[in-house]
Amino acid sequence: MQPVLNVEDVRKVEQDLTLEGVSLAELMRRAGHAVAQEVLDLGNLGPVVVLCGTGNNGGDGWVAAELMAKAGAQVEVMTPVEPESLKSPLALMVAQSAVNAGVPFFVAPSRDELDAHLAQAAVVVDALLGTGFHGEPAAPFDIWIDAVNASGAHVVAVDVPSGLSAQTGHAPGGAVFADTTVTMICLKPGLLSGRGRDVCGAIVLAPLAEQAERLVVEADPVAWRCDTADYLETLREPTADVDKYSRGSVLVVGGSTRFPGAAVMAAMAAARSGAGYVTLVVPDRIATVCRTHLLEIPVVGLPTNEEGMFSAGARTEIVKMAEQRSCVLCGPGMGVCADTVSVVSSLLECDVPLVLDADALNALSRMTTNRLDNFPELIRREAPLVLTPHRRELGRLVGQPGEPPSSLTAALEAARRIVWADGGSDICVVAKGESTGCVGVEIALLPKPGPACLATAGSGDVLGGIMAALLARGVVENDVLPLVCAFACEVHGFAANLAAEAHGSRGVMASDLIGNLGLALDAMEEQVSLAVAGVSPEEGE
Ligand SMILES: NC(=O)C1=CN([C@@H]2O[C@H](COP(=O)(O)OP(=O)(O)OC[C@H]3O[C@@H](n4cnc5c(N)ncnc54)[C@H](OP(=O)(O)O)[C@@H]3O)[C@@H](O)[C@H]2O)[C@H](O)CC1
Ligand SMILES: [K+]
Repeated sequence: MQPVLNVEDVRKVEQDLTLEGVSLAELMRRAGHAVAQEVLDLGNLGPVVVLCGTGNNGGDGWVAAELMAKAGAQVEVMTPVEPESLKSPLALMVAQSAVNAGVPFFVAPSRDELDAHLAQAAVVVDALLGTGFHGEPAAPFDIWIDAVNASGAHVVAVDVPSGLSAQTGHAPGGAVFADTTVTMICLKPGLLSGRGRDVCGAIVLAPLAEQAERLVVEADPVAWRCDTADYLETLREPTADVDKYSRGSVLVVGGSTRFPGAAVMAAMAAARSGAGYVTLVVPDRIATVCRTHLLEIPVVGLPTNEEGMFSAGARTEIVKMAEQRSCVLCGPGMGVCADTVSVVSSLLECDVPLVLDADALNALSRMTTNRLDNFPELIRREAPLVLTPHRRELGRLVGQPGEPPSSLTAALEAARRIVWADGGSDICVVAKGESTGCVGVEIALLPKPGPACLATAGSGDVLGGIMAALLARGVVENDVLPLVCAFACEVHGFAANLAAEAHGSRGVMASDLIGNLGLALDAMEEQVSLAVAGVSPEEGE
C-alpha cells in the first residue's frame, strides 16, 4: 500500500525532514537528481528543454538541468524571469549554479521562440508549477502549457504536471499532459483523481530521504493506494468442498415499476461474482418481467404500493428472508417512499451483512433529513455495513444535498464523517467517483480506478452485486472490510476493461460488465497471487 498525503502534510514532512538534518537545499538537490535520472534513463537523448517556473518547482528544474548537462545531455532552460531575480532563495541559488555551470537559458521567450525550441526537443521537463500552484495558470504559463502539449515531445513533469492541483485534481485552466510525473516524497491526492488521472502519465515516486517513509506515515495519510498484492487477505483458499449455500447466499432487495432492470442486474452481478444462491425480491407487479430475465435466480414478488414500490406489507417477509442469507443488498431501482424507508430501517436492524446502494441510500438521507452523520445509532450494528454512494448521494447523506463533494479528498472527508460518527462498528463507505475511496473507521483505501466506461447507468447496481457476493463468502473482519470493498471495485474495473475489448471504450453498457465478472475475478486473483510471488503480470503470461 502506498500512502497518500494532503499537500499541507507534505509540507509538514518537508519541515520534519529539515529537523532531522536534511535541509531543503538538499531535498531540492535530490529532487532535481531524481528528475535528471528519469530523463537520462530514457536513453539516446536528443535535446532536453527544461521549463522552470519561479518557485521551488522551478528550482528542481534548474538542478535537473545542471545535472543533465554535466552528464553530457544537450540541455536548455526556459525561464519567465532573469535567474538572478528569482524570489525563492533556494531557486535563486540553484539557478545561479546552473548558469555558472554554463547551462544555456532563455528569458521570457515569445510563443514562436518557445515553439521553435520545443520543436527540436526530444524531452521537455515541466518544472513550471508544483504544489505551490493555486487558481489557474497565469501568463505566460498558460501559453507555455499549451505549447508543451502541442509539441509532441516526451514530457517529464516535476512533482505534479503544471496546472494540476496536487490536492484537488482540478485543472481549471488546463494542465501539462505528462508521460511521466516524478513526484517527491509521496503520492498526493490530486495526482490520483480528477484530471490527475489523465495528465500525470506514469507516476514515479522519489522519496528523497530514507526517513521519508516513516515521516509520511506519521503525518497521517489521507488515504492509501492499494497495490495488487495487498488483496491477498481478501482471497479464499480454493476448495471443491462447497455447496450452493456455503459459497454464499445473497438476497437482493429492490426494483420498482419504474426501474425493474437495476434489481435484475444487481442480482445477476452477485451470481456472476461467485454467490452460490441469489434470490431477488421485488414488488410483485414487476416479478414476472424480472423472471423473464432470470432463469437461475428465484424472484419473490411482495406487495406493491400505489407508487409501484414495495408496500409496507412487504417488510416482514423481507426481514424474514434477510435473516436466512449470508448477505443482503438493498436499493437498486427501489425508489424512495415511506414504505421503502421502513424496509431499509428494518434491514438495518437485521444481524446480517448489508450493502446499501442507490435508493436505499436516498432512504437513509430521508430518514435523517440529510444528516446521517448526526444519527449514528441508525447504522450502529454488529454485522458489516457497506454504503456505496456516488458523490451526489454522499452529499445528500452529510448535509450537502445541492453540493456534492467536488474532489476525492472532499469525498473522503464526507465519508469519514459517517464512519467516525458511527464509531466502532463494521462499516465502510465506498465513496464512488472517477476515483473511488473505500473509507473504514481506521483507513481509507484507493483501489486502482476503473476505466471511464464505468460511468454509465446501472454500473453501480453491478458493483453492489459484486460487493454483496464477496461479503456473502463469510466473516469479514472490521479491518479487512475496506480491502474487500476495494477488491470489489477493482473486479468491477477489470470487468469493464474486458467489456471494452468486446464493445469498444464508449460502447459498454452496464449489463456488458456482468458476463465478464467471473473472468475478472479469476484474473484478479491470479494477478494477486503473482504479485505476492513478486512476478509481474507480463512475466506470468
Ligand atoms: N516536497 C518536497 O519535499 C520538496 C518539494 N520541492 C519542490 O517545491 C515545489 C513547491 O515549491 P513552492 O515554491 O512552494 O511552489 P511552486 O514552485 O509549485 O509554485 C510557486 C510559484 O508559482 C507561482 N504561482 C502559483 N500559482 C500560480 C498561478 N496560478 N499562475 C502563475 N504562477 C503561479 C507562485 O507565485 P505567487 O505569486 O503565488 O507566490 C510562486 O512563484 C514542489 O512542487 C517540489 O517541486 C523542493 O524541491 C523541495 C523538496
Ligand atoms: K511541474
